Amino acid sequence: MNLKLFKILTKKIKEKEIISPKEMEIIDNNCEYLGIPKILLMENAGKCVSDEIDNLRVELGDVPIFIFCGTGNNGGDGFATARHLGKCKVILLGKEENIKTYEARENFKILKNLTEFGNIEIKNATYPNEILEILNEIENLDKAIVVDAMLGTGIRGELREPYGTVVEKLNKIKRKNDNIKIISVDVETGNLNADKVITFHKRKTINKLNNLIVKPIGIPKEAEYVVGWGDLKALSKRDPNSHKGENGKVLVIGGSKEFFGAPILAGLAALKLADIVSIASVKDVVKKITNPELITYKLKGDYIGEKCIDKLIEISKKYDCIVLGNGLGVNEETKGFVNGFLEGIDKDKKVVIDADAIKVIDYEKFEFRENFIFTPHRREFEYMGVNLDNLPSSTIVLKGKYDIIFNKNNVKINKTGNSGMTIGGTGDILCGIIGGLYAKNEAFLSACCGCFINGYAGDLLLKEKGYYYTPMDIIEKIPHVLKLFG
Ligand SMILES: NC(=O)C1=CN([C@@H]2O[C@H](COP(=O)(O)OP(=O)(O)OC[C@H]3O[C@@H](n4cnc5c(N)ncnc54)[C@H](O)[C@@H]3O)[C@@H](O)[C@H]2O)[C@H](O)CC1
Ligand SMILES: [K+]
Repeated sequence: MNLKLFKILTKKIKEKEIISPKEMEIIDNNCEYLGIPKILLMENAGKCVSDEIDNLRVELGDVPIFIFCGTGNNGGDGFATARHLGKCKVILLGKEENIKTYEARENFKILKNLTEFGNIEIKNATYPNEILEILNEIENLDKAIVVDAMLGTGIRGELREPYGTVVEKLNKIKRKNDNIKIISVDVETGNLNADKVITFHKRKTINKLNNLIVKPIGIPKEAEYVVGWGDLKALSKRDPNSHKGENGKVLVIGGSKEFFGAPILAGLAALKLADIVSIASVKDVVKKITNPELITYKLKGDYIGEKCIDKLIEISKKYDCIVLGNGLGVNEETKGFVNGFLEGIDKDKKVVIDADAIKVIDYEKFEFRENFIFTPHRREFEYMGVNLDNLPSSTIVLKGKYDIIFNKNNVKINKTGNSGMTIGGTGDILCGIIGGLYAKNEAFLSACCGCFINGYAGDLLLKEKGYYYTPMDIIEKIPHVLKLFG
């Protein structure tokens, strides 16, 4: 069922044609998760750029080529381009030891092995006079091709030196002589007035130029759809100088006289990610909560009913994210509470809605808010009656062998996890993980990463213990998964 739904959704949800640098980074890293090494993508990128330059040389003739390279992977693309071109001058705008990544370093090393044969020349231009000497050389030429492999999707903020000087000077040279052709790799560096940009895989939101060529470099569609460690690497990082409460505050509202374990599992899972986690539940549940890290709110009665709405809406104001439904019970009391609470809660409050809460919502008149995340299993999903021709703004996680995570603009599939996770409680743990992430991240990313972390924890346990691990084992594994990929 889930794979069938996934295929339907990939047809219904329009594929993004323009993506942000952050989305590209997730795709890049998920390529690696799928077994495609970045250096392969860099090789293909270099080949694309050198092919484009060969076309340009047909028009311009055999003119000198200068490749300005930064210390990141954009520079790495420049090194690969140089090797494919065979004859050019590579200007590294920084020290070799500052080349940031393995892929770029490897390509630089190969270039160095070629320099003694005279076709490839490398200049380390770190100081202004070295850079100006090269720029003056270009300025005195009638024709030349300049490749901008300085900065790509890794650019942050205002252009720092020496890139500012290089861009300013190249623009000046370009204004004086249009036979100096400038080709930008992936993204124009700053406000460089490039003649053409060759961008990889998809146009980026930061591309300015219209004269842009999009080149495939071997990234499969699956890298856009499969949840991998690329999603985890995109999660907000914990600020080392942060204070208690700044890394997420989560309130779990659940439990009843029948079910006490569900909200506690959700709370303990959330506690691995957020730094303040509370549980609001009836007295039978609260008295079973012995973990001193979990703050509790004791509610009257055997079930959380309408009489608790105002109090819990008020308490919710102190939390970044609410996890609602675990062990609530399904009856008129909880039905009245859930519908009244979701209607009355602040419009922008982040809520993860699970299990019994899903079962008691009156969907006829329900508003699927963007800041709601639903985590149904198959039967609950069917009960929700989601209209696939009018997808909701809310994010929905359809759990299963393959988790399908979607909303009206996105769809992804998570394949971590195993049949050992059919034990009771894993759904509550998933909610807690998603709630803990959602406190500090946006909905779709939190839902994707929650599924990945929950399943990957189960996969680690399968290797260690076989199928006979417990929900508490999964909770204890959460930090290991984050440490592996976070
Ligand atoms: N997306 C793909 O499939 C592929 C992309 N490739 C290329 O990789 C770059 C992105 O590389 P990355 O290392 O993330 O960043 P950059 O090279 O763009 O720059 C990082 C480098 O620059 C410094 N820096 C950042 N901001 C500034 C600034 N404002 N001023 C000065 N310096 C800055 C930062 O400190 C880093 O050192 C992508 O564009 C593609 O070209 C892969 O090679 C192929 C696959
Ligand atoms: K560039």
